[in-house]
Amino acid sequence: MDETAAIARLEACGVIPVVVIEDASRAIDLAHALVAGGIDVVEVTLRRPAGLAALEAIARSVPGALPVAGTVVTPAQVQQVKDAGAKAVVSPGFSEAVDEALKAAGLPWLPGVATASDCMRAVAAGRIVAKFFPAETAGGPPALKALSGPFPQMRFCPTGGVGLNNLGSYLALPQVICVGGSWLVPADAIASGDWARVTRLAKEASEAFRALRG
Ligand SMILES: O=C(O)C(=O)C[C@H](O)[C@H](O)COP(=O)(O)O
Repeated sequence: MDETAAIARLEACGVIPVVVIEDASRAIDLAHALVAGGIDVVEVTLRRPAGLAALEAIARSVPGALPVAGTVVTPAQVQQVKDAGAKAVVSPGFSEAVDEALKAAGLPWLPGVATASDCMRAVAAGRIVAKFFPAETAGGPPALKALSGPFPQMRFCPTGGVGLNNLGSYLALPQVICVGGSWLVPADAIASGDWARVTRLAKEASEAFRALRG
């Protein structure tokens, strides 16, 4: 999948669930629960050892969900997530080494940016779609608007402190293509297999997105 197609999937999904998973055997049910609620992109973070196997399980067994690798912070992880079947990669920050590894791997990438210096490095590398992280503590929508002054070509996925209560203030900005967050995939719901709750949260989020963006 090329960069344009991957970005289009993120943009159409609108709300990207950021998954932190302790047990990879839960991954397939989790992805099905999200898809049932209208969320068909799943960002699985590498924060926990089970992350890679969870990503692989979704890539292999849930064709309706776009598998995205999150928390990719080293070049070595790039090949691992590619082998696991990731179709796109998200990082909390920007690094030239990770950028180069992703270009070599041919995978779309949303680097994390929070400052004008981060944006300068991202744009210099040809990366104009970025995760704005940590969105709320980095200044929220006013900070994003300010960054768009010098970087009007950039598009953002604000993540970090985003929830149902404030996603509208981000999605009101034209430079925002989607938002991300962990609220759709609570750790206790994953641990207890409460898939109905995950589907309900996904549905609530996708309906909120569609009400704002059509
Ligand atoms: O793990 C990563 O790669 C990150 O960059 C951080 C996560 O995307 C955010 O921590 C999610 O934020 P919350 O929705 O506020 O929980």
